[in-house]
Amino acid sequence: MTVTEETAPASHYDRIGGASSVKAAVELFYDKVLADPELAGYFADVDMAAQRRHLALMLTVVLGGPNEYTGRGLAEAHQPLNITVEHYAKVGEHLTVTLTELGVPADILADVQTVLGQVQGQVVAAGNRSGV
Ligand code: HEM
Repeated sequence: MTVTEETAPASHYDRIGGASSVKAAVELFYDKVLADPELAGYFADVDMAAQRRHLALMLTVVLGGPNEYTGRGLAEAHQPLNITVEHYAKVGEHLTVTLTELGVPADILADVQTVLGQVQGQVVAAGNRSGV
């Protein structure tokens, strides 16, 4: 073991159990999103296997795991979709509920919620941001 491994605090990614836990979270999350009649339509023409893979890689980076994300930036992927603030909030809620159900510790959940607040402007369509 190196000095770094002995002294560096464990990342959120390691604390929740690494790749298999992220994968489980993404599965459960998209099950909820696709079961939500207000949101399912956005994903009607989307290759969900690739989608799950991309979100898993992105969530890994957010949680301090290895960066292997090669997809588009958030703004590039979402601006054409005309996403509303309300739908953004619903997706955020599904993610929060998913992580809570899986027993993710409160401090990690709080950090994920901070990131959700930070990236909202990239995901919600520019014309839908009034009042935010
Ligand atoms: C923090 C919030 C979000 C994150 C981190 C996120 C993450 C991602 C990622 C990583 C991709 C793949 C990009 C690529 O393939 O290059 C993606 C695509 C997509 N996202 Fe999100 N997303 C978020 C919010 C939302 C919301 C609120 C909606 C809809 C209400 C949504 C709908 C979609 C759809 C439909 C695609 C596929 C677009 C396409 O294939 O053209 N996302 N998202």
